[in-house]
Amino acid sequence: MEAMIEVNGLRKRFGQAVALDGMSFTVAPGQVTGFVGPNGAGKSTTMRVILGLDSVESGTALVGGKPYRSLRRPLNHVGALLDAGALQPSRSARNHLLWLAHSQGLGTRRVDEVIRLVGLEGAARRKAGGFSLGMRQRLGIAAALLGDPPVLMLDEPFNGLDPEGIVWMRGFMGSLAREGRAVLVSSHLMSELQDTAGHLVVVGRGKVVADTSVSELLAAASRGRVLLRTAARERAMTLLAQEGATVAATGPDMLTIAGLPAERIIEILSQGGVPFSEVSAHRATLEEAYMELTRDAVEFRAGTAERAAR
Ligand SMILES: Nc1ncnc2c1ncn2[C@@H]1O[C@H](COP(=O)(O)OP(=O)(O)OP(=O)(O)O)[C@@H](O)[C@H]1O
Repeated sequence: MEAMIEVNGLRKRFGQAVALDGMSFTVAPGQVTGFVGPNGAGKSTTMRVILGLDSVESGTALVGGKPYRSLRRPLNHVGALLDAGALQPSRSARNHLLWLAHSQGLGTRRVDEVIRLVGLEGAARRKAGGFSLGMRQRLGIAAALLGDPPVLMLDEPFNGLDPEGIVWMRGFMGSLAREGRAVLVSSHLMSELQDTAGHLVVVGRGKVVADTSVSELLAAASRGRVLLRTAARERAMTLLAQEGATVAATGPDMLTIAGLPAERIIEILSQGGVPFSEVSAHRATLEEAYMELTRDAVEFRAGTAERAAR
């Protein structure tokens, strides 16, 4: 599969602070790629570099095989939502889009099309300054779609959305990917990308920590763990730990068990007379998989903070 975004060895400093420290990854068409990491990990800076808005000390960033600045009609190649607040408040949403479209030689018909696509028909003639953050995000996506580009980059598009908005955004990103587009979406909350991202580029401190398909990550995080529902949590924990299992209490009547197969767990509990109402294979959430993946980095950070506080 041809990569639509190729980032290779980006390095950038802001004064003494290292923002990018050898950032390298590719983004494939036809799926949503989550770009995830804590605040300050370098996600926005990477996106700005891809769009030619920030310079780098070394490394390259290509869109469809070319540097952004060499693209003749950039809106036809890549659409981006970087800062949903960046609009002229007194202009109507439709006029904002018309202004952008005309500056790139695009027609009025496309403006009305993208307004419909993002569901802003009812609000298109209202001043964008009065829009909620959710409506601004939709307007930003409409702008990104103007040139019908094969590549989309959305920086924190879930920010400030209500649950309904989050569901809409997930579905919309999925439909853009199914049309064959490469969709790169940054977020610092892994849970937002559940059921949406097919691939993940996890970053920390300016470089890639993990580059993996979501299905592989979830399978690795779920592997071999068993979920047990029991009203006798403490007794079950003691018995299973004695048999060598690693047991974690994950709810008032729930345990997550590693190190023993389900059949053996049932045997041990039955022999010990411990009642239970459910035994099933554990399916990790994206959030859990992410926590596991970044646990070492977090421990290291906590240690550093402690040392700094002394
Ligand atoms: N214009 C700037 N001037 C100085 N430092 C900057 C600037 N932009 C980014 N940085 C620094 O570069 C690092 C990477 O920031 P960046 O915004 O790319 O991270 P991020 O992963 O997008 O984080 P967030 O989720 O908070 O947006 C941070 O340490 C940040 O403080």
